Amino acid sequence: MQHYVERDIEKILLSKEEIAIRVKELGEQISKDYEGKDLIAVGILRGSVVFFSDLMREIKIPMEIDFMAVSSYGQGSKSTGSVRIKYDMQEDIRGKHLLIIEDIIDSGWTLHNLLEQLRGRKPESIELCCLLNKPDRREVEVPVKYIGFDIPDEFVVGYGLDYASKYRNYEHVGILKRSVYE
Ligand SMILES: O=P(O)(O)OC[C@H]1O[C@H](OP(=O)(O)OP(=O)(O)O)[C@H](O)[C@@H]1O
Ligand SMILES: Nc1nc2[nH]cnc2c(=O)[nH]1
Repeated sequence: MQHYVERDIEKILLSKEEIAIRVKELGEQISKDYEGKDLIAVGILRGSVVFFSDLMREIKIPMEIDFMAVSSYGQGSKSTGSVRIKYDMQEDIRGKHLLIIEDIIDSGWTLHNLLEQLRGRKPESIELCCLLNKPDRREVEVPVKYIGFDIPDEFVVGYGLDYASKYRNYEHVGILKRSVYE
């Protein structure tokens, strides 16, 4: 039988109220940094959608938005792979200031490989913005300019992040009960 997502959550790691405060701060910082510049924010589907929709409304300068969907080759050992673009952005980014929006950075391989590809499209600049960062999991350095929260090496869901394609709609960021996996 279906039930409410709260029942599967062991612990709230970041409440929606804490997230909202931090997202507002990030929006203010980005607005200052890009004032007078031609900004395009590109969200990486699907995990970033909730963060993206909140963050874009905290950015107070005129800007464009677009989306991409990517997947890393070789789960588990992504180091040899590159990213496959499953859905590409529609806008031309040549000469624009590109800000990539992600939900989480884990090993770093997805963004490392994506950055390499996007540099070839000759944007004026590229910066990265992620809601969650797991520094303990990093396998490759990625230059992330805007980070919402550094979090421990726990598997989290909610606010866009999934487990088995579900729980993206949970309003906080939480840790799942073990019984859900077993
Ligand atoms: O730093 P990495 O180890 O490369 O991992 C981070 C990537 O993994 C997640 O995407 P996922 O493939 O789960 O897709 P989703 O956004 O559709 O959930 C996340 O959104 C990043 O894109
Ligand atoms: N949903 C989810 N995806 C991830 N990808 C890397 N780490 C995580 C995590 O903690 N949760």
